[in-house]
Amino acid sequence: MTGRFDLRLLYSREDIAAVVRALAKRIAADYAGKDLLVVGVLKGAVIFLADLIRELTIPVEIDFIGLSSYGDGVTSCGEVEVTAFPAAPIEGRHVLVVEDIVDTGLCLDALLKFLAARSPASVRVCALMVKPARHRVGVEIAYAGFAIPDKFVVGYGLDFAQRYRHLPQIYTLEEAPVEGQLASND
Ligand SMILES: O=P(O)(O)OC[C@H]1O[C@H](OP(=O)(O)OP(=O)(O)O)[C@H](O)[C@@H]1O
Ligand code: HPA
Ligand SMILES: [Mg+2]
Repeated sequence: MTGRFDLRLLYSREDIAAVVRALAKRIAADYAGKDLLVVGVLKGAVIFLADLIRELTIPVEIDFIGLSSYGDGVTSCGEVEVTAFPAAPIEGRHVLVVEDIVDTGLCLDALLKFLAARSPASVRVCALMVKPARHRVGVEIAYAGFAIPDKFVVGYGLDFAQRYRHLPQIYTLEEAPVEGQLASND
């Protein structure tokens, strides 16, 4: 990335709301009558989780785990750090992991290992976005929202160097043309 970039709208509020509603409907049907612990991955998944649980028609407990691998960049450093541990007991519970995005899959892979070591009754993943072209490890995502192209996205919880999380819509981060450089079709 050069120093300058533009934001281009990828998903509007309406697009997001429709996908969140559809995911919630499937989750509520699958977990009806079960004790469900929803674990959101900090910080990016906070906005998605807040919207998702309000569309669920079943009671759930929520908790969070802090994971970080991107720092201020657009590529995963490959080393996943646990920055905050969930307080809720995991053993014997049905756990639904809520992620904003599965990119390389490295964060999720580490998280699934963390959870498996705590003997849950079951673990499934709900991700608002997946980037299939960039997956480096195989992870099963039971509830996937948008399959997106290989672009860095921001907004609706997702950041670039901690910026843009507050935006209500989702944008791709596009490199701005360098001043004085002609576009290729000029
Ligand atoms: O599939 P991966 O390549 O592992 O990337 C996905 C993870 O990266 C982002 O977290 P980040 O490390 O940026 O932390 P943040 O949520 O606090 O921004 C995102 O929120 C996912 O948790
Ligand atoms: O495209 C992305 N945007 C923001 N954070 C991310 N973490 C992994 N991929 C992304
Ligand atoms: Mg981030």
